[in-house]
Amino acid sequence: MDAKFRQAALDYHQYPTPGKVRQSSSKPMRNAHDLALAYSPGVAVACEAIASDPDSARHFTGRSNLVAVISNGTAVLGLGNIGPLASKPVMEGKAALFRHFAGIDAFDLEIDASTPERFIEVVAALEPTFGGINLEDIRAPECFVIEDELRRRMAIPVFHDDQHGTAIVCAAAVTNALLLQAKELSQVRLVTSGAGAAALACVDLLVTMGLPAANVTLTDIDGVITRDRTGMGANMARYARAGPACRLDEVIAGADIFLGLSAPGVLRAELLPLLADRPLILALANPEPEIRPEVVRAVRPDAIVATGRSDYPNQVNNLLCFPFIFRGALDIGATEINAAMKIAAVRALAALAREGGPCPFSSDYIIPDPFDPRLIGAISPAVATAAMASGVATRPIADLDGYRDVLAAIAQP
Ligand SMILES: NC(=O)C1=CN([C@@H]2O[C@H](COP(=O)(O)OP(=O)(O)OC[C@H]3O[C@@H](n4cnc5c(N)ncnc54)[C@H](OP(=O)(O)O)[C@@H]3O)[C@@H](O)[C@H]2O)C=CC1
Ligand SMILES: CC(=O)C(=O)O
Ligand SMILES: [Mg+2]
Repeated sequence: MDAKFRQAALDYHQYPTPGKVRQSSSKPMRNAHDLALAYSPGVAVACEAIASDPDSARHFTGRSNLVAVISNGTAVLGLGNIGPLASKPVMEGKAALFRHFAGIDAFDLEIDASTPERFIEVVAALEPTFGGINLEDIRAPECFVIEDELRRRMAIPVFHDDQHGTAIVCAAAVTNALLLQAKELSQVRLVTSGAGAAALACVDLLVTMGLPAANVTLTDIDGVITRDRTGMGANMARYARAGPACRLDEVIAGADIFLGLSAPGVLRAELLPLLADRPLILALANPEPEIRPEVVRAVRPDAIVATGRSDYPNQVNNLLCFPFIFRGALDIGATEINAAMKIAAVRALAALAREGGPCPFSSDYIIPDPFDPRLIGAISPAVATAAMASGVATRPIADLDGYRDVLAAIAQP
């Protein structure tokens, strides 16, 4: 990033008001009568109604359209463990994206908790406030324990975006890229750079969809994940390879898919010729990818390339998923976001790119653009329908066409 862009980013965050989100009142407060309704004595009526029927909170408060974006700042983008305060611009940003793209109210909570246990206690206590919990930028392996325990304890959707949001968008991109490349998921070989929250979830979802686990090689900062690694969780051990420790350079030959969810510049240009014909390169580290698309194009014009960034085509970023999956989940009162809902989101997202849109389906358009107004109308009803079919909807929607009309009004032009 050059100095001019860096200054523009700081100015954007600072002016005209510091930060990217603010709360506003949704009701008039013009006079004493409004105040009597909003506050004392009228507010007591709403409190009593909720005390006698907790479900009525969705009528008398903003809870059912309110999501918390929560982090402890331990794996912020690719910036590492920069702590909860420094993570705040990202979390405010995610909150703003919820509002902008899906009409969901969200605020960010950066929690200074040095242990998973403390983090879990704080978040679990927030259930009365929120309709859903979006966990963000929490490092592996703590993120797995945290999400599992919160899902167990809370009756509202708890979704670690870096795992599942990323996996959904990645799986849609892989589906479409392989279609263009005339390759089958069951036949391809995939090598990762990164074996953290995002990479493991992406691989897991692809394996659920038909990628043989035996065709996956995980690598991280210490090289290939081999069976003699100590301290591995079950979700990493599942992909650990036999054999001596080696580096990415030694296992990348013949790989059809490079899945980068790690750090800048890890995929060096001299490794590109080693990849299989027509490779798919997902260089998804933020803000700086594992390799820049222009470097790939110069060496491998047969490759399809995606990054997590907004300034290149094929933005494979969880932004394409999290606002819309929560929209669908909140609207039917889902108690969780389950596997069926995630697969429905993958299919809806992939289909949208194949239908065209601002660009024809091609190697530079394997995934829709984040500003595509069709996203909400395609993903949220698919997610809501899957939730209803899988028995996690507490408020099923009968009129899905009417629901689509409501969503169309939220979509940005
Ligand atoms: N495009 C998108 O939508 C998304 C992109 N990301 C990006 O993916 C990256 C990882 O995020 P996340 O999984 O949440 O973080 P984690 O901290 O959970 O995982 C990071 C992983 O990358 C590995 N790693 C770090 N540095 C290197 C390196 N130089 N070479 C190889 N591997 C390395 C780590 O290894 P070790 O543990 O040994 O340090 C770890 O396996 C970030 O850059 C993030 O911005 C994440 C989510 C969504
Ligand atoms: C996009 C995102 O969530 C990340 O890079 O962490
Ligand atoms: Mg993230």
